[in-house]
Amino acid sequence: MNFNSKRFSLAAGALILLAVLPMLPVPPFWITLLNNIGIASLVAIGLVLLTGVGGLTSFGQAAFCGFGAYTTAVLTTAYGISPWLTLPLSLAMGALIALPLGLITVRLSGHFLPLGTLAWGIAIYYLLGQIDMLGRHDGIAGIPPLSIGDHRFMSGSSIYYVIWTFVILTAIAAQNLLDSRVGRAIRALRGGGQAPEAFGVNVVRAKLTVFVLAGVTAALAGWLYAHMQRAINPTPFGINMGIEYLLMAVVGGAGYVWGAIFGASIVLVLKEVLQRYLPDLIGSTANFEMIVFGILLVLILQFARDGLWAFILRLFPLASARKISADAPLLEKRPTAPQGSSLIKVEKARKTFGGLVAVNDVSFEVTAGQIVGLIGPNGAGKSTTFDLITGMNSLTSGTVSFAGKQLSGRSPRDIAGQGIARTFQHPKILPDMTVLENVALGAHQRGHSGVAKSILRLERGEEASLLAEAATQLERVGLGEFKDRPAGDLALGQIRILEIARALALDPAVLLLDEPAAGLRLGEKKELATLLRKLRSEGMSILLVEHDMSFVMGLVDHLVVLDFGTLIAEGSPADVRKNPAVIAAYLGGVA
Ligand SMILES: Nc1ncnc2c1ncn2[C@@H]1O[C@H](COP(=O)(O)OP(=O)(O)OP(=O)(O)O)[C@@H](O)[C@H]1O
Repeated sequence: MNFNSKRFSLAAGALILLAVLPMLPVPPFWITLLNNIGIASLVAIGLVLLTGVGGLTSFGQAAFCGFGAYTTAVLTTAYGISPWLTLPLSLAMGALIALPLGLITVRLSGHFLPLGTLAWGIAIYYLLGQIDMLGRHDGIAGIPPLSIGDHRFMSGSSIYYVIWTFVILTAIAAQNLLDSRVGRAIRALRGGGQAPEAFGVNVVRAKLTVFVLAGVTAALAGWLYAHMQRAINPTPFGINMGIEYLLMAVVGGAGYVWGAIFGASIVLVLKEVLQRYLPDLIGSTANFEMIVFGILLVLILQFARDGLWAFILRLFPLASARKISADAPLLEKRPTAPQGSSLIKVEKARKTFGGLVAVNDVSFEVTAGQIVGLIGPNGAGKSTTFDLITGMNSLTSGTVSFAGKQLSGRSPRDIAGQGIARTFQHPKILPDMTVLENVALGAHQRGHSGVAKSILRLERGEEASLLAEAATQLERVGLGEFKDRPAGDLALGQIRILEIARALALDPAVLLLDEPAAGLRLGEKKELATLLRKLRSEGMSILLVEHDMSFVMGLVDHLVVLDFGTLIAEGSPADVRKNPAVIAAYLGGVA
């Protein structure tokens, strides 16, 4: 385990307290509250994955509790099916509804996504209240309690153990998931945009995965709620509860699984206290706790964005570094292209934006073992050409091929899979993840384990290989000593190198570097040039866009010069330096 001893003793203490609590002379009211906290924690854990980690805000999770609760309520009361048999069915119902809803919702961007979840959160609540079979607004009563043999979990203190067993198992499962290849892909969603696709992550699939998982944990909460209350109606599955669940995840710390339990505890205890004392204090029985919650949410977003769990973690910092297994099996490598063979071939590539011709029938080639520089003044079309090669932009006409295979029309993820890895002009790292994890993300496509294996920790062998590969690439670029640091701690020069290591983790045939020297100091530029030469000597082919002429001239084998979208010269740096068109257009006094 990754815990240091302080954290371990804290966790063990909390677990023992949780286990003995119902045996102590605690008022039943507190046990009921703890049961409610447990059930809410399950929804909040799903929201931590969805919102905190994946960056997809949902107000509609209470509706999924409703699907879980109503599924078991109908099946147990109308058809007499055992609650244990309805458990997988309730979870499947959560997944089944999350899938199409997710397919529509996760494609929404910006504020449309939370608005979308708000819309279905409200719609589903009203729908539940209109269906005769579900008892309309009166709901369904007479739901049987859970039982094992002759023992029926009727009392609050007996179902307490069932609820908290599920909570702890779900939290461990979520933690396992986050600490895996699939978890890294989900965490990469926060980076936003197409960047994760460029290092091989299927963004839509990662979003759907986390959406379905959040739906399933909420359905589990609903199933437990139905058998605890033994009567349900639509009220607890409405939008008010949806907002409250989101508040729990945010208060606890949207990115922390155990923070979900902490957040659920704080919100529900506070709600209880407010409901009890607020009416006496202000002389009215209206729902003023919602106002207090609103203020609390604003304060937390303002002053403690990482939530309150982050404060607790700071009191018990982790000391351990990530262990890299020396005997982890090596990942499969792609065969190296023969020196001098054609890799990237751009033929009559054209890109227009309205009336503007950004890339004007440009043709050039990158052959194996070369460093090719793509240069030109501002607005010459360099980045657009880069995007045409990597699939970030589509060609208006012309073709791009890689080792004889057409790339036109393929997705950035597919193109990465062919062996073309890229870095970005504005680095796209995940600052909260360690340097090692950022690099391991680059090896995403070289692993295959899915959600189930990750949750059950059956992918440890593959994970060890992925991390060992990331560590090897970090050593290769000279960042080995930083592997356990948060990537956000690195200086710009190191971040650019980190992006190169992440690209190398894909085991690429060609590296595409977008202005790798931009913003670097002279010493850093020299180190970068040394690294790129070393990579070339190891057989790596590189295409780079660069502004810094002295950096490019001393480094590349071949130069391609663009001006106003048109190729005006190409050849060796010495030839290009003498070319009058280039001198006029770009190099000027530098040449
Ligand atoms: N998405 C877009 N929509 C409209 N015009 C665009 C778009 N992307 C680029 N352009 C235009 O295409 C031309 C080429 O831009 P591009 O970014 O490829 O040039 P560049 O050589 O990379 O410049 P820089 O060195 O400043 O990054 C510019 O005139 C730019 O304004």
